[in-house]
Amino acid sequence: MGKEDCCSTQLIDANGEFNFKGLQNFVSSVKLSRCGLSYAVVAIMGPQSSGKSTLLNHLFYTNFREMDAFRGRNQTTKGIWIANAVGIEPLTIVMDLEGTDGRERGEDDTTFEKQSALFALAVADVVLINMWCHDIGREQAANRPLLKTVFQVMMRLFSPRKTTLLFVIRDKTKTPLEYLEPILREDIQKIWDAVRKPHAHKDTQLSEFFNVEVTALPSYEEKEEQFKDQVAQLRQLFFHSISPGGLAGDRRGVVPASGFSYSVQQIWEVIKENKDLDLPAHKVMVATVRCEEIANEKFSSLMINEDWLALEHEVKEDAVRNFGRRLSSILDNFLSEYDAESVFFEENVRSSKRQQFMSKALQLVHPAFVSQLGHLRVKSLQTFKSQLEQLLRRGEAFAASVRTCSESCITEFDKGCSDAAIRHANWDASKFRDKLIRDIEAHVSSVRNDKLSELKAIYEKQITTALAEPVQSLFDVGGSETWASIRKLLKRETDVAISCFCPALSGFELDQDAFDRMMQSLKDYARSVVEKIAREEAGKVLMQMKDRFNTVFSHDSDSIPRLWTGKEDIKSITLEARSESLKFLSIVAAIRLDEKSDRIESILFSRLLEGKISISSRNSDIADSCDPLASSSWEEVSPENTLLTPVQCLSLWRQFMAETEYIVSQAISAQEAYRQSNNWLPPAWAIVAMIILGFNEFMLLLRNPLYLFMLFVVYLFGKALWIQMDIPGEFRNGILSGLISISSRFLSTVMDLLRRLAAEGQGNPAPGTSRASQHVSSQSFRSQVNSPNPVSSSVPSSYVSSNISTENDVEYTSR
Ligand SMILES: Nc1nc2c(ncn2[C@@H]2O[C@H](COP(=O)(O)OP(=O)(O)OP(=O)(O)O)[C@@H](O)[C@H]2O)c(=O)[nH]1
Repeated sequence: MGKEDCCSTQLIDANGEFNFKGLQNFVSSVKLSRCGLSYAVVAIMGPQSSGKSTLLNHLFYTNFREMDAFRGRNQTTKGIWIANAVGIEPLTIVMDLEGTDGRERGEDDTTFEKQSALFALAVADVVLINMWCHDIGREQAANRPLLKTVFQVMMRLFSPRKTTLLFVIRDKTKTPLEYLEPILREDIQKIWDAVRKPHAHKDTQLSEFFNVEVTALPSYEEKEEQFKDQVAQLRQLFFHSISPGGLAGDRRGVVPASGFSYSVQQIWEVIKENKDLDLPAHKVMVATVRCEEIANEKFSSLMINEDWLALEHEVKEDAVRNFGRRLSSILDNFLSEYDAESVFFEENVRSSKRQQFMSKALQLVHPAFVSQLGHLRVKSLQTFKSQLEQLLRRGEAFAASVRTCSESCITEFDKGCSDAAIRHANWDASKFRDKLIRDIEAHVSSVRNDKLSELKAIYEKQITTALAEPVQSLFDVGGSETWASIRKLLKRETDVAISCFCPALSGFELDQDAFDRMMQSLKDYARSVVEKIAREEAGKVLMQMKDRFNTVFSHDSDSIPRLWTGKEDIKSITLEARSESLKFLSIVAAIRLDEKSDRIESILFSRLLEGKISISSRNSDIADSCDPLASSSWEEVSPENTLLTPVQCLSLWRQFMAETEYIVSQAISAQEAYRQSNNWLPPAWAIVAMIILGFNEFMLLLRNPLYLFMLFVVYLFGKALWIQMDIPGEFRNGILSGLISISSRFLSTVMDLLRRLAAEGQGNPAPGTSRASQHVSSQSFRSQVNSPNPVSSSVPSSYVSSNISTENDVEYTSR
């Protein structure tokens, strides 16, 4: 590799300005950051124009500016320059310092000289001290102030390592080095002894700070070839200089190559501020900064890493298989990179920055973990729901199915959590697990309620079917044992339903309280069915009472419609019918599902039927505070069991009486009419007179067979007319109406009879004629009872007489 391959960079200019950008360019051009600790720094200092740049260029094939000898001995190197040593392994950075004792700065301005000397000692592994051979042993030698400066500033460095001071004696004479070196070392020792030391280093030997090496070179100007030969030999010392025993063999305190730029910049800043330079502390500081930079770089890279972005995208959509393994792999890669780049920095610093990086990285990826667990939780819940549904559809017991499904789903969720976990963090999945359990419990509760409701509905339907019609029919029968029968029926059907409901509930494994509540609710439902029917019956009590009245009043004991012939005792029949109606009223006045006795029936009978209160009672009677019917509650019946209050019963009874009064009147009228219709025969004295006066005619008929025959024919004809015209029926409604009706029908009947006789004579039967029925049947009463205005119905007006209120009825209807 030729000298032209390398160019130098001014690191610090004559004014002390640090060229950080130039340094970074230099560092990146020589790829210093890859070197770790495998690099060396060599600096040279010495008097101005002492051939330093010339030596470096020959030694390291660098390209530092050299003075042109033909233009005079002016200062050429200003500030500090750096270049890469060409062809030397490991990478060696060469620093060319501004010459000391230069007239350009003036004799009194040694500030930069001291600063640059301190800088060189702090940064370089090997410091070449260029000196003229003729200065050795001289009191006024040019290098004495330089050495003094070096030793003084060395006290301000708390360096843990020894720096190699390589004294290069220029323009050596014929005096062999063996003679020159002791003299030089003696000079150096004298200078060391003369330097003022801090108390801590009062007795410290020079060798504790420096490895002192000495070499001598012939004059470059006079013996160039020899110079070059010996420089070439000297160059060999810089190959593998960092190996133990090499010129830069002491690697303690070396800043890793990636921190070199920052380190030297900071060192110069500290030197410029004239502060003490604590290299170990500086090294920690550099490590801190660099490790943080590395960590930040890695974090930035992680944020845009393709694998991570893909994983993050996938987990937003759905649960990702091998989530933990993939995420761990990504993090491991970045941690490895961090470790590789920070390996040469302080252990404590880099592990602390590693933790910081890890913490930030975990914060970045944690939402993905949360998302993964969220998906797992939702999936587990869905699986639980579908599995539970399947088991229940198969008819498995509810509680056992819940146990089976929840165990399998939670196990599956736990497996998913462990799959999502990464070894870099101990993330807690318990919140998600708890939430899953809560969701499962909520779902179980909801399904259980639904299933229990379904089950209950089945048994409620069964109870309704078993109770509704029988209870209804018991009310229809309506006797003194009605409520006792209903209670018996209710108990029996409730027990049947409970006996089936109980085993059906066992599959739910309810706690005792819930189980009892379910049982009680079914029993309550059964009661409610009965109560509902009772309320319905109470709602239509008036109609039922009238029906009962009509049934009893219009039918005899054999349930045959009554014919009011005048022999019936309307008073007792009415009383009986009203008793039946009142009995029904007392039955539906209250719900009696609990076996408590009450006096409703006796109150109603005593107050309404036995005349202690009349339906036309005056207000003063109702206002009587002792009257049990002048109350809105029954004494022994609770309000919830009361269907009809006493006042309501009284009102209903009045209405009932008013609406059934007409039926009784009708019956009385019919009876009267029947009596009158049976009086059509002439009186007995008339019949006797007729027999006495017509005795001769009667005997004539008996003696003459022809007359007898004719009489027989007349009898037959009369009998036929009697039957055909239903003469008794016509007269049942009265004589006058009977005569009118018979006379109007007589002609047509005679004609009909003659036609029929003619037809029979010819063998053709005559068309039949309907038999007229004129009696007032009990059915006509029934229709009138339920008619809103029975008076205006089809009943003949002759039956309706307001004056027919006979003493039969007066006793019940008005007082
Ligand atoms: N006598 C003598 N002169 C030399 C030697 N090497 C170089 N020179 C000459 O010394 C002069 C200065 O050389 P530089 O290499 O520029 O010296 P320098 O120390 O780098 O100078 P500054 O950077 O200005 O301090 C040049 O003219 C060189 O030719 C040597 O070994 N002996």
